[in-house]
Amino acid sequence: MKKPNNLFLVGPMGAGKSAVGRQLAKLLHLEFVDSDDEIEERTGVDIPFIFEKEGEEGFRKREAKVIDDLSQREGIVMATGGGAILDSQSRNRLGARGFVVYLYTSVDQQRERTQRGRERPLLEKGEPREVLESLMATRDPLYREIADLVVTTDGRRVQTVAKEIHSAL
Ligand SMILES: Nc1ncnc2c1ncn2[C@@H]1O[C@H](COP(=O)(O)OP(=O)(O)OP(=O)(O)O)[C@@H](O)[C@H]1O
Ligand SMILES: O=C(O)C1=C[C@@H](O)[C@@H](O)[C@H](O)C1
Ligand SMILES: [Mg+2]
Repeated sequence: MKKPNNLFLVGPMGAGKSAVGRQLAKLLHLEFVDSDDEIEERTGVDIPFIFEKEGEEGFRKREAKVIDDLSQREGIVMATGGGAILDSQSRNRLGARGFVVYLYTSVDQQRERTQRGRERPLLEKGEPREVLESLMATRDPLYREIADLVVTTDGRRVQTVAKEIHSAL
């Protein structure tokens, strides 16, 4: 694994960054952190509330700070938010401070895995499939730009994806 022994998961909503990250941290005996959870812990409110009060721009500022802080640690598996790679500084930091894995997931699967719950404010902005398509068009090249490894998650169990990444390291 690239120094300093960190693994960062990037990819769209429903890719399984949080679910796979948790399993992978166990396999690697590393600490698991999740940038979305860290933002909620620091603010004491949930992500939809931050979007409501500060807009996406306010959320992105908080996200960039959390990514900077967490990626400076050593020996972590970090699940990032789906849009964390929009910020060029965050992309540089993730690329420089750890091994980056892109969990490629088709829009069909993203849709299936994000149907429950209302914790993803961007999906409330329009027809979810169209939103996911449009986000992927912008973001897929950015995920690929910093990825050291691309793994497809479609039709595959969380544990299978985690084991594949583990074996590839
Ligand atoms: N490979 C998979 N197979 C089946 N279900 C999955 C898989 N990966 C994730 N899931 C399920 O899909 C849902 C979304 O996964 P998860 O929250 O890990 O995605 P995420 O990439 O962290 O998304 P976000 O960017 O919104 O945080 C969860 O219910 C999770 O259990
Ligand atoms: O794709 C996105 O932009 C987001 C994904 C989630 O992980 C959260 O970070 C938030 O809902 C925004
Ligand atoms: Mg997540």
